[in-house]
Amino acid sequence: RALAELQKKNEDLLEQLHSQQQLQEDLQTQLHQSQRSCAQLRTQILVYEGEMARAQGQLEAERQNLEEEKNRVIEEAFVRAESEMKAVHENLAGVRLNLLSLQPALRTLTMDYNLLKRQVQDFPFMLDQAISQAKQEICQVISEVSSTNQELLHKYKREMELRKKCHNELVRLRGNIRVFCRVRPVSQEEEQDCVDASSALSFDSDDDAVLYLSSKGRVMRFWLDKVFPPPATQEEVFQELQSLVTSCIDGFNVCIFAYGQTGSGKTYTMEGVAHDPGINQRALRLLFSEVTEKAPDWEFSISVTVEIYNESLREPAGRHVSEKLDIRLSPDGSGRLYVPGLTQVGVQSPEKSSGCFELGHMNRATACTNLNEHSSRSHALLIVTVSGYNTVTGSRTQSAGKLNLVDLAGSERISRSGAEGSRLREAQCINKSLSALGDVINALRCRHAHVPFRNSRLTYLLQDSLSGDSKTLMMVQVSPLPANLSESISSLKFAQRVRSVELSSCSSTSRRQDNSSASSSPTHLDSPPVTPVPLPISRASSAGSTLSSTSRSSSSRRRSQSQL
Ligand SMILES: Nc1ncnc2c1ncn2[C@@H]1O[C@H](COP(=O)(O)OP(=O)(O)OP(=O)(O)O)[C@@H](O)[C@H]1O
Repeated sequence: RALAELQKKNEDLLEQLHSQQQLQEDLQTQLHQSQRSCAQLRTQILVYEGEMARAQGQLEAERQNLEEEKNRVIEEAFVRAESEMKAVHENLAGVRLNLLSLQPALRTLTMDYNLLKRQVQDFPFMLDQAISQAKQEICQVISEVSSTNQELLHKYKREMELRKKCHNELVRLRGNIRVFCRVRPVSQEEEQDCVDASSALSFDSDDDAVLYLSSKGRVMRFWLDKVFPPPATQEEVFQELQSLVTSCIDGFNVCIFAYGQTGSGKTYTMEGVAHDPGINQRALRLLFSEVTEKAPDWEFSISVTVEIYNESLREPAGRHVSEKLDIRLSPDGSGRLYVPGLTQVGVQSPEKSSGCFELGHMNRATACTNLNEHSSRSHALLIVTVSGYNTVTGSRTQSAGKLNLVDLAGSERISRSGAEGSRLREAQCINKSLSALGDVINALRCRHAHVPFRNSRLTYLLQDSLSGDSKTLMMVQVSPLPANLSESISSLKFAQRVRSVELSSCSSTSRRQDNSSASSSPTHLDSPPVTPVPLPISRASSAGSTLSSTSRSSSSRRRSQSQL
């Protein structure tokens, strides 16, 4: 046991020795590792030390460079500072020199300043003196200007009167009623239908107031105030009558009416077409431009179209087209006629009036007759009133000028128009008012004491423009076709009779008589015409006899015109 125990102890010791050996080996391995690490560290330290030495060398070189740079910059700055210092010294010397030279200028300025100061102190007094002197001079000039102004105003008024007188005299010499004739061109369709369409009419190249008509081998000569051949433009036509239009600015009553058979071009002349307007629009434009140009303070108003249809008045621009309108004497005692209830539409520019034209045109009663596809079966009236106030003279036009622009219905015989039934009645009414117009013209021409203005609404409404100082222009429209020759002859004969009428005080007397009775019985208009003379006017007066009388009056008129 003891041996076993010893053996056991020996084994334990051996085991311990073994483990001690194992441990020693481990420690040795660790030692080796540590030694290796140490060797590595030492190598690194050596590397670092080498790098440190290299960096130190670089730093040293850098420091030396910087030191050299610093010294160089300091030297440069020193040199620059020295040169700048030198320049400053030079400047200073210059400034000192300037200062020395400025001192006398400063002394002068101080003296000037003192002088100005004294002047400023004296200025209010001098200003007062100058103002009072200027006031005196201005007052003197104003009084001189105002006396010159008065004189000019006086002269201006006199000139205005003179101009008006001259204009009236001119119109009087030309005749208060002037008659123009316009021959419309042959249309393409008519040219195809009729080869020698225009051969029935001819013109005098030396005299624009003569028209020749050849019928059945006979040549008839008609004298008028002006004849427009087919090529005449709307502008040319308007140029001839624009002085008449402008005279309504002076307060005159002017009437321009187109007369002639259906399809002879009345509507074309008065209304025109969209791209080439007729007298109506051109007259409005002219009035607007005249009024605007002459004085901006002219007040003007433009009334609506009135249509006479079947001898009743209608207002195409109004809403109640079917409503009948009456004609009354104006209650202001001016002797003017007016239509109660008729809307006076104030128009500020010609463009604004175009709507009125269109409405009136649309409402105008037209229907197809045998003669003209777009025949108008009513008379169309456009009434324009212009009243002016002159701020320079403070005067107002004595009365508002009235311009009646009338497109009469066709004047052909009823039998030719092929009208039946209601159309026939309409045609009869149209003829009634046209025949009443013929009566009025006849009475004026023969200077009858009584002029039957009230025989139709048309003549009643035109009464203002067909009497007294009024100016009337009849545009007789003629068709160039041989088929319409007899109607053309009738129209031209009527035109010649109209041309021989003179609107005089006699007729204005009769107008006054007519008006006075009208005021007592305004309903008289509804009675039938007293002497319904159907148009065209009787052929009793031959073309030859008319020729001699009119040519005489025409030549004497021309002499008077040239004298004027
Ligand atoms: N000077 C002209 N130049 C060109 N065409 C014209 C001229 N005159 C008339 N016309 C043409 O002739 C035709 C008939 O003219 P317009 O309707 O004016 O006749 P009107 O006399 O007014 O007829 P109505 O009495 O039936 O109304 C229209 O087509 C119109 O354009």
